[in-house]
Amino acid sequence: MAGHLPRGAMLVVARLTRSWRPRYARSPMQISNFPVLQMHKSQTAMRASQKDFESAVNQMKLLTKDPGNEMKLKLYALYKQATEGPCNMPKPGMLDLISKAKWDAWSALGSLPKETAKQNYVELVSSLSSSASSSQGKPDADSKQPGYETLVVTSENGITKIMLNRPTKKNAITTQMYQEIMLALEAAAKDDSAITVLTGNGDYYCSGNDLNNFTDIPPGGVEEKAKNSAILLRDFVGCFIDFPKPLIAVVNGPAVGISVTLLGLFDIVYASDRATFHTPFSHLGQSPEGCSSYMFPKIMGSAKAAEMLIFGKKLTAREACAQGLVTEVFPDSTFQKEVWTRLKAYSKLPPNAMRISKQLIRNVEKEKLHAINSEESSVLQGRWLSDECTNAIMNFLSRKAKL
Ligand SMILES: CCCCC/C=C/CC(=O)SCCNC(=O)CCNC(=O)[C@H](O)C(C)(C)COP(=O)(O)OP(=O)(O)OC[C@H]1O[C@@H](n2cnc3c(N)ncnc32)[C@H](O)[C@@H]1OP(=O)(O)O
Repeated sequence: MAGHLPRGAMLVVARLTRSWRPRYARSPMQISNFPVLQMHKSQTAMRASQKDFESAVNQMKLLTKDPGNEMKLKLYALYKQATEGPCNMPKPGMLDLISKAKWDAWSALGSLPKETAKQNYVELVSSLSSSASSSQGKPDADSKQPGYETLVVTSENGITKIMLNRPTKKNAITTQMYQEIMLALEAAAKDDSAITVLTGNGDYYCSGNDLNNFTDIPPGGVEEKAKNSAILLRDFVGCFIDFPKPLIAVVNGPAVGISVTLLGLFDIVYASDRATFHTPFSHLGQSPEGCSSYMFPKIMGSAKAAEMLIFGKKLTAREACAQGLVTEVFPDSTFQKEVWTRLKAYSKLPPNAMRISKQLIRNVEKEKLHAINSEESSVLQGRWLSDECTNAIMNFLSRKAKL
């Protein structure tokens, strides 16, 4: 919660709990009686109908374990988005902290379509039921994997899904999140799943590096910070270079910075037609990473790559598809359903054959990619110490500049 909500909201969300008393004191948890809540996450994504939505809403009323304030705010926001569409309320005053926390959560969903909000709501309730039944000691193949604070990681039907889970911050990647993604990839590389998927929760896929990462300066000063960040970046991108199984990006909304550059290292990129692709490195006084200085010219030709990486041209999903960065674009209204139906079919292909084919393709230039990654990280280390970069980040943090 601490990193996800304004401080004022943190102080008062506890008050939300009062009007949301858990019923565990009154009756035992009956989640297992509700089939919709036992469905696997991808199944719910594919099938979320009005009936599923209503069942999930009813189930929330019976939930006996308090899911926590952050989860309640997420559920509130998705419910409002699903039933009323984008936030249409005037922003509450600063002192009305509870209403402000709720307003923030709802408005953070931006223009997320009602249908997607409905599906996400059903998925979220489903994930609550998974962890609830696990905590009751029941076997649960669909359980959310524990130990992640910034991600939701699930494994089912041969698919490990890693979902970036800071929707109120547009899934900006914090230092902790870089670490957790590396851990999740490491685990996914070894688990039983055939394919691995990276996606985002909320209206954004990811807004790139969390610019607040640069404000946490260690005793060794900014030079040490830049050095540590370059090591973290190199290790992080290295995990994508080395990932041994088919890796698929499900780009549910706009993507910025490192979340775009990394796409060149994925095997498939499916995008909603709401997604955009933006690498504003020059605007930020920075330079490309994620092996994009090599992969983007290779994928789209040097002129188109330069337009993105040097001049920060933002592409629509269809433009990114025409240039080969995106595999296929889907209408946002059917995005989740179509993509997960496709992925479920792919996940049934012989896993060893898929893994071997992927490695044949990747091994040709793995060494080269590692060398490019090291070079890009080292160049960025210098950039982070430049006035151009410092000023751009200060401008964002003092809210003078946005993309
Ligand atoms: C180990 C280090 C490795 C480093 C690797 C380097 C990578 C390079 C990059 O990734 S460069 C890209 C960096 N990203 C950005 O510059 C994006 C900055 N964000 C924005 O411009 C906007 O927030 C937006 C266009 C993404 C969305 O605008 P919108 O108006 O729709 O929403 P808000 O601005 O109100 O955003 C909601 C809250 O989310 C916070 N936030 C969004 N993105 C980031 C971010 N990248 N870093 C930090 N915080 C971010 C935003 O500040 C709002 O928070 P608030 O509600 O507390 O105000």
